[in-house]
Amino acid sequence: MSVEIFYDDDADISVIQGRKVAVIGYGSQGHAHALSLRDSGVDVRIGLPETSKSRAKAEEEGLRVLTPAEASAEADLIMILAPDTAQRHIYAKDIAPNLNDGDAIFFGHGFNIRYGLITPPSNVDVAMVAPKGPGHLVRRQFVDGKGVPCLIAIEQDATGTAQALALSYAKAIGGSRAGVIKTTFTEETETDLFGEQAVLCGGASALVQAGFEVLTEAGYAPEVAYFECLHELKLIVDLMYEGGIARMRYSISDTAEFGDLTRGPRVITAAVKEEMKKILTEVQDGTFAREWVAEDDNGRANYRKLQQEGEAHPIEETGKKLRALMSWVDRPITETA
Ligand SMILES: NC(=O)C1=CN([C@@H]2O[C@H](COP(=O)(O)OP(=O)(O)OC[C@H]3O[C@@H](n4cnc5c(N)ncnc54)[C@H](OP(=O)(O)O)[C@@H]3O)[C@@H](O)[C@H]2O)C=CC1
Ligand SMILES: CC[C@](O)(C(C)=O)C(=O)O
Ligand SMILES: [Mg+2]
Ligand SMILES: [Mg+2]
Repeated sequence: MSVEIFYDDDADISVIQGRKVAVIGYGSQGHAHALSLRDSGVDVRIGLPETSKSRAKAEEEGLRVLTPAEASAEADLIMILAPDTAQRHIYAKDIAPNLNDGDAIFFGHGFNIRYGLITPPSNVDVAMVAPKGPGHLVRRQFVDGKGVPCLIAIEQDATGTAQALALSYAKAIGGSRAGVIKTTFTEETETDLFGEQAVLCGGASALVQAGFEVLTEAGYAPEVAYFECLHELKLIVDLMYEGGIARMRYSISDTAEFGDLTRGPRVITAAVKEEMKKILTEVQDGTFAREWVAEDDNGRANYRKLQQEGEAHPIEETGKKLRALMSWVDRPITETA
């Protein structure tokens, strides 16, 4: 099935420029959307609790910071970019009481709508603009004149103009420079969760750590193992990004390519693919969502323990030392670009 892809010429920036936008949250995605909306001539305000750590960062950028309730009351488009597990509470307390006919509620990911955690009233537009990339790079690409592709979805079109609004929003954050695909909340949520768990974050991190462990446990230098399994991965993936797996295979040696073709399937075996299918099923049937919401409701103890174990992995210490010697690599993530 082919999809329609929208580019800058398909989106009218004046649509979003005519709205009052509240961005709730000023983290990875929130800062990127807010700053790029502002740079695109949009009237934007930030909604954050009085106690939020993010307030100072937004204020340093000259953004107007209100409470989530005040920002929602003032705005006619509310983009919710707080953590997924917090969104239903913010919605109930701060957003729902401040919704008017024809307002729009926007999401950067479909979790809360897909799993029925938020049910907006029928008199508002409900849409999604989900960048397919980390927020700090969404902002960096925008500043560099590039863009991160976005998915848009319309859950509810109360005004009849929700798609034009979502496209216009995506243009204002640079998404339509790269391409905007129209999808559904269900497709975005399930593919995004699967991708981050099995491939992009979970799969890639586990692969890198396992490769590093195998080499260091066999007595090779951690620095050599780090360069081989982590640092060079970016350079290899850059080639895939530019020209697919074929371009990467064109650039590597034939020795590497023969090893890739014969050994790769021994690492990612049929059993691994079966596990990936189980992970997808847990996403589709809501098992993962229930586990994550319960983990958050119970104070995130297991999450923190796993985070600490990851931070204590020897590859982190080795990497920190080596990256400090490469000024162009250890580029700090900032709230501007
Ligand atoms: N990270 C990413 O690149 C991507 C994220 N998304 C989606 O974007 C959304 C936001 O994720 P992400 O940017 O990672 O979030 P972050 O954790 O980076 O930032 C969350 C922000 O929300 C604020 N916040 C926390 N609680 C509240 C509250 N009660 N009211 C208002 N603001 C609050 C935090 O403030 P404080 O500083 O006080 O904690 C922080 O500024 C999620 O739906 C996520 O799935 C989609 C694509 C990619
Ligand atoms: C890959 C992780 C992601 O889905 C993203 C940056 O797109 C996220 O939720 O952060
Ligand atoms: Mg994603
Ligand atoms: Mg995600």
